[in-house]
Amino acid sequence: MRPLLPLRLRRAAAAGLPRCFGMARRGGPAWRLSIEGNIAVGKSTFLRVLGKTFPEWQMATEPVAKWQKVQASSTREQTSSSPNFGNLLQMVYQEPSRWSYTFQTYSCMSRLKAQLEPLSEKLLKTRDPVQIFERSVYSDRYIFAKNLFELGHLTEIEWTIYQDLHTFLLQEFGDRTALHGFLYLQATPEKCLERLHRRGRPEEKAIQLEYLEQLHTQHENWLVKKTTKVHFENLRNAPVLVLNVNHDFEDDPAEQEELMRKVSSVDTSSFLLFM
Ligand SMILES: Nc1ncnc2c1ncn2[C@@H]1O[C@H](COP(=O)(O)OP(=O)(O)OP(=O)(O)O)[C@@H](O)[C@H]1O
Ligand SMILES: Nc1nc(=O)c2ncn([C@H]3C[C@H](O)[C@@H](CO)O3)c2[nH]1
Repeated sequence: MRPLLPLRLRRAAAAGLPRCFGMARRGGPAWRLSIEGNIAVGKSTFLRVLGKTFPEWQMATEPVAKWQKVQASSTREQTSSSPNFGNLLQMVYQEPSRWSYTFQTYSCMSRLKAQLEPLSEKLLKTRDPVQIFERSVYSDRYIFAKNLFELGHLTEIEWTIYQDLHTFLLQEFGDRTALHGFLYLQATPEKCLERLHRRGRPEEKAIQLEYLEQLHTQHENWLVKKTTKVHFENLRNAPVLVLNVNHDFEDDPAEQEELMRKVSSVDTSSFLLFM
């Protein structure tokens, strides 16, 4: 059964909520959205355009640098010279069966931390606060971990423990990790491979088209066809804005403007149903 809307939100809805981003919503919590999409589809690039268009929004980029240089979490005594335990991103690509479980545990934890970050001072002063995350605890499970399990890189027992942990953490943190919707950047796997080669991240050198095709299918199943079994009530019907980014918008202001127009016209009143 769908949970009832909190009283505060039902009152807001009854009072006639603003329908889109950019229309003032006084004193409410932030809208929380995640940008999803295949490897190298252009999420970071899109995020930069979003940041320029909506400078008041709070953006959380994917913590790739942390995965490339795993360090003990900082304490007051630690300095920048604290030991580096290795490049986990490289390790998972080189030896997926050995490192997938470790990677997914770590990536899930780092995404969880990002989703639990408090609102910045700047955002707290904003009339219509929006938080954007680059990927989420949900893509961690329903895209990457699921795919690695289906490829045989996570064993049955690792997949079971990962899912158990994921469900437990998300249930414990409840609304604090909930998202209102997703922006799905969609492009062909061929286009992603082309961009991946252009970017030239050393760890990704050996990625083949087939892997991007598998991840593309996982995205389509979860966010478009909705055939992926999800385990969180508020996720099941969360709104998804699909943005076709096959076109090279990086140096095309008109295309960027069109994408931003689509984002700013998102009907935020639909989000209230999924809180
Ligand atoms: N729409 C676009 N048009 C042209 N080039 C693009 C576009 N989007 C991204 N690129 C280029 O493609 C490469 C990958 O983009 P980006 O780093 O934004 O991908 P990403 O989705 O954030 O990757 P990852 O999945 O690894 O986090 C970069 O070299 C970027 O300059
Ligand atoms: N195995 C695995 N699980 C994840 O949850 C995950 N999230 C991102 N990535 C890889 C994709 C890019 O190479 C690079 C930056 O997105 O990191 C992941 N790899």
